[in-house]
Amino acid sequence: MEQTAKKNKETDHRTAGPVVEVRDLRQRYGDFEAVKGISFEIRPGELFGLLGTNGAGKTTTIETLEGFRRPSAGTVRVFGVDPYGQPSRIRERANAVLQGSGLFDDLTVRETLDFTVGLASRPRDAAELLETVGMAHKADTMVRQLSGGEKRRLDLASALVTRPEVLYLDEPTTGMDPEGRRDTWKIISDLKEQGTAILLTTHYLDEVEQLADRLAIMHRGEIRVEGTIGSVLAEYGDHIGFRVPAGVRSGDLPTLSGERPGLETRDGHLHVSYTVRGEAGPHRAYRALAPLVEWARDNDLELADLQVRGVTLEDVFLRIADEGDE
Ligand SMILES: Nc1ncnc2c1ncn2[C@@H]1O[C@H](COP(=O)(O)OP(=O)(O)OP(=O)(O)O)[C@@H](O)[C@H]1O
Repeated sequence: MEQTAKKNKETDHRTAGPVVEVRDLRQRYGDFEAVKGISFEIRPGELFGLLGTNGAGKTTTIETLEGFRRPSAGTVRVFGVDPYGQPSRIRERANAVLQGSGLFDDLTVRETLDFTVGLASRPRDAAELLETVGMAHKADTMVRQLSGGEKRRLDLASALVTRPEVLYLDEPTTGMDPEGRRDTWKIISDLKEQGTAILLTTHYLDEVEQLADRLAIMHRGEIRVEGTIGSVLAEYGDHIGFRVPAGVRSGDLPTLSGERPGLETRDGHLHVSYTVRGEAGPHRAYRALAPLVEWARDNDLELADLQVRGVTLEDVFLRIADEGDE
């Protein structure tokens, strides 16, 4: 019963209109265009993962959403408000954990949160927040004595003080140990469940696989691919490969799921490789394999070095990074 109510609540969030809207955003630094016309939106309770190569324009995008930069072109709206033009209207509703914390070295952890609490109109309880991010035992430690991962936890706690409905997380788990990352993922999942719209940038692909409802991969200022993880993987395709048996000509090779084979010579042998597209799922490549096995059996051929591999987010990322300026 409680589960159903929770599920309904999540569905309610997602069907609400977007709270973050980015349309054809361009951002220049002098003559250099760092962001080249990107668009996306985020709804309440949704986590949008923004991935990208170094220098792709992710931080520039977040800083624009935060209202630190005026768009060179295009529009950015948060709750329908221009964050650069009217920052005070959304200051408490949209918050960020940015790279390079704005923490004061000479305050203790508790003093840091108390300071932020003092500025908020409807603050969360500081002690409870420290508990949430697993930093209660460090309450009296000076910020300058914290490790990198502990600073990230305190950054996150500070960002949550104003009960933001939109949260920008720029590499929030960098420097955290595996347990710290898991704890942070749990906090982020709970925030999503409560209806917070989240933009997450990270270089950890497993983080996106764990948390993101939708993702985009940026390269050199452009979004090269966007969608749910399932749709992105479906677009890129799984791999089936084997060594071409002696006496078989390329024209004799079968099509698999409508795909023609690619050929390459490796270690002195001709290898064939298929990219299987269509609906993603753990069995996609294996479904495509059945006619291949039948073909080999009918022709009494051995499929030496047979490889069947599902595409991963890392494959997609690397392929985009290799695309260069295409
Ligand atoms: N203040 C600035 N002046 C000039 N160029 C800048 C400035 N800030 C960023 N850039 C350039 O803009 C591009 C985008 O930078 P940005 O920091 O947005 O990338 P990113 O995707 O966050 O990268 P990373 O993953 O390495 O953190 C980079 O080529 C960077 O060198």
